[in-house]
Amino acid sequence: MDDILVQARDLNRSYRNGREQVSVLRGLSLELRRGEAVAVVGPSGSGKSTLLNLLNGLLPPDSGELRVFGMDQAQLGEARWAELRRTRIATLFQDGNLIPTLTVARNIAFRAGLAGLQEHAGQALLERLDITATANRYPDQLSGGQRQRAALACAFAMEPELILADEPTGSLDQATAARVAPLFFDAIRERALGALIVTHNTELARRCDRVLELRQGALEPWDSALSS
Ligand SMILES: Nc1ncnc2c1ncn2[C@@H]1O[C@H](COP(=O)(O)OP(=O)(O)OP(=O)(O)O)[C@@H](O)[C@H]1O
Repeated sequence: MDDILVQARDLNRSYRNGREQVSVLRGLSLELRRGEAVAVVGPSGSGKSTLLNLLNGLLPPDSGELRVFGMDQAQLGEARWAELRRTRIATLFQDGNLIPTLTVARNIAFRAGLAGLQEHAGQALLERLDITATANRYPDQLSGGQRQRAALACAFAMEPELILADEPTGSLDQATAARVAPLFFDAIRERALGALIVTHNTELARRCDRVLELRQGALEPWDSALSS
């Protein structure tokens, strides 16, 4: 089995804003392996969400080479990307991405079902994340922190190989974040997942194997001395 989950070389991506062309990613390169957690830091507007959306196939690069699970993105059609997002790539957005008309338990079962899993560890995940009491509640009946933990449970229930997370502990208070973060990293290590975690939380970033900074459209090793 190939160890490299993501291989990006010289990726470029820009947006057209009216008559202006805004160049966001400029020659970005990245390699992410199984069992590795990589944090990406960078100021607002530096292109972190754009990068996540390139890696889960929601946006195509303008140029450059991107391989996910060894497959060239240029050869992957919409349907294949959708299948990867259902079965192998979990994306955790800041706002949780739970289905509002399903309870937490049903959200988890639904996500596991989409991934083709008959059985899932939903109840155990709820216990580990300390949100068993929310199982029969709808997303709008949860606090921001509970919603974020429920979204994490959904992501793990689909047993992905790659997790792309945008501030996975952003809605949690410090104490809860400190409790949830180890669960996140345990799951990554136990299951040898690859994780790319966009975060402003330096504690979370420091727990990762590597921290990269998105600066002027490319990733560079993060110099924490400059940021503290
Ligand atoms: N659909 C779009 N059309 C035009 N410009 C866009 C679009 N999406 C993003 N941009 C611009 O691209 C740049 C990068 O945006 P992106 O959302 O990737 O940054 P970010 O680092 O995730 O920011 P934040 O930390 O604030 O979420 C910004 O200048 C943004 O205004």
